Amino acid sequence: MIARRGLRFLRDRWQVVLRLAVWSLLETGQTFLTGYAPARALDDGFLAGRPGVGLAWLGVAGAGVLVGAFGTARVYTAVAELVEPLRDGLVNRVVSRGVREGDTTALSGLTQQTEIARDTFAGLVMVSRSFVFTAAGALIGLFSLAPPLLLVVGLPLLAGVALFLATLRPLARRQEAFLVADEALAERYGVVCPGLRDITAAGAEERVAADTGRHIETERRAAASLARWGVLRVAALTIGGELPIVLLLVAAPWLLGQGVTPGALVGALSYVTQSLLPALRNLVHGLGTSGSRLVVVLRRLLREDGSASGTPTGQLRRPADDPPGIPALTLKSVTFAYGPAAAPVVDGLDLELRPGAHLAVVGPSGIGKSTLTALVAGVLEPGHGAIRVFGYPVPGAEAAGRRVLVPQEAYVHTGTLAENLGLLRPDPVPEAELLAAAEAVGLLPLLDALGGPAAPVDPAALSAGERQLIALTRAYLSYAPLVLLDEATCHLDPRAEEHAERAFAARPGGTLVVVAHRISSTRRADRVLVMDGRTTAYGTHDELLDRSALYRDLVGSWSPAPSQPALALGDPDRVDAVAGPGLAGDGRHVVAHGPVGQVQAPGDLRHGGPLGGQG
Ligand SMILES: Nc1ncnc2c1ncn2[C@@H]1O[C@H](COP(=O)(O)OP(=O)(O)OP(=O)(O)O)[C@@H](O)[C@H]1O
Repeated sequence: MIARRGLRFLRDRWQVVLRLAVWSLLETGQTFLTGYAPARALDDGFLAGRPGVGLAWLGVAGAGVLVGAFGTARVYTAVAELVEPLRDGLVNRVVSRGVREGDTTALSGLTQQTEIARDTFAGLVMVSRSFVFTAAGALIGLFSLAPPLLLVVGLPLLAGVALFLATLRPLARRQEAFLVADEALAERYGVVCPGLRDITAAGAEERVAADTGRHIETERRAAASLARWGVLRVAALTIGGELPIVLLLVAAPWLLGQGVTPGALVGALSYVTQSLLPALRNLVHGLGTSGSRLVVVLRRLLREDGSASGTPTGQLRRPADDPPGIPALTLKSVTFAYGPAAAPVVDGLDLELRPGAHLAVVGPSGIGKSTLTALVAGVLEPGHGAIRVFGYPVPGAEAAGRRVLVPQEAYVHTGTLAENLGLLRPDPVPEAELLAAAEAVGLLPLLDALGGPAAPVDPAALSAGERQLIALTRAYLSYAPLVLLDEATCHLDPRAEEHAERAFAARPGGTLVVVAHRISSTRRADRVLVMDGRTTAYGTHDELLDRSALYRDLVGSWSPAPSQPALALGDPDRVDAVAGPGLAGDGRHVVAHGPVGQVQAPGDLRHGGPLGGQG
């Protein structure tokens, strides 16, 4: 699959490949002279008593090096023309996927993988091309000097290369198995190490040690298998590159008897030691290790992307209309913790949103609001319970196509503004629709300042707020009916934030969940979910003022009394201006897990998680 895509990639760029081949021919010429010139220098010059001729041939070899270096410099330019489109294509896919999945935190890791893919691909092109053209130059040279030399050097070289090629596929498989085992072990450490105290406290040391030991054993076995196949690679190098040296020395008397001149023998040794052995070594190390790493990285980067032509995935297509009456979002007893021994961040949460609902989520900093949106977006998976978006299970392609998450850190990539805004759509967005969305969200002034939809965007030149406006308009233009804004307006001023939020609330058929950066967001929402550690309170703004001490505190901090000068600092409207549990005074909060859209008297409230308090 990867190989086929690779061939198609090269075929589409045949002109660059041709240019690469033409410049590489100069290297072939240089290699030819590496053995041929010293042979002639000896036979026709120094050994024939004509040192001037000998020196002239050595001069020709020197000139060959200069011409070869000129060719190599051009080769680098041609390789860049091959490699950069590969990187751009991969970055495009990775960014689209990251933005689509709302998991922009993963983008840095994925971007790093595209860099690995680019560098490895460049290295592979260099070593495989160099081997082919060097081998051609050396074999032609050997034949020109004396055909029997071709026999002595060429046969082991062929055998070595054949052995190496035969090990490529099994080696790639073992390399992948090793990388997967290594990552699984690293992930395991990531879970176990921060929880060591809890593991000891719970007396789970033996179980955790046994489980971690299994991961270590899997990696050990993968490493041993990889090493065994690595031995074959060394054997290939020995047979193809080092055996010819021994054979040339052992067969020297026979070769001289066959009419091979001493100069030709020296020339043959020069071919093997100066050209063939280094080129083969680079090929074996380059293709053997980097090649399998490239396959692994490409497989990951290209996962889910239907084809190299960039066919839109399910997440980009307009989802089919859902039957009326299906809730936009359902959470049933959802529990999530960042590790087996860690305390749950979300604990037994029930929630239901009807289509068109507008929910604000508030709570102190670090209480779990982003975790909740990441769960709904399918970026995290609950330990217990179930999440459904328009009836479809999360995670899942159908659910993913019906929601879009806009995180706090907006992702904007180089390209035109229109490309950035249409990232979540399969086809270019009609300009009228794009302008209407920009106006609705509040992007129009920036769009005009940048020079319109076709203007190029430099992400580094934009402010954080401008990047957020682009990300918001992109989400607005997506087909996803459920929009999750996780403090996605935090870099906007309150008026711009209100403008954007109202646009999303009025989006036809749209359901909106806003993790509020400012408490003013709650006044615009139909319902508010107050998160407070393992308890939650839920209702309208007025109901919660009545029932939730934490909510009163949060709202109080938004409208500070003159006696609270600290709250006048910074942005007093910010929700997390009040931090930490225990601010509620009575220490108890209403736990309401009732469906949004059904106004509930306090008596109707269902109690959710095991630790749910009551109002
Ligand atoms: N990847 C992670 N691994 C372990 N713990 C995490 C991880 N991400 C978040 N947490 C912890 O989970 C808790 C909830 O974090 P979360 O980001 O969901 O809170 P939040 O309410 O959105 O905070 P804020 O308002 O500051 O953005 C915090 O204690 C945080 O430290």
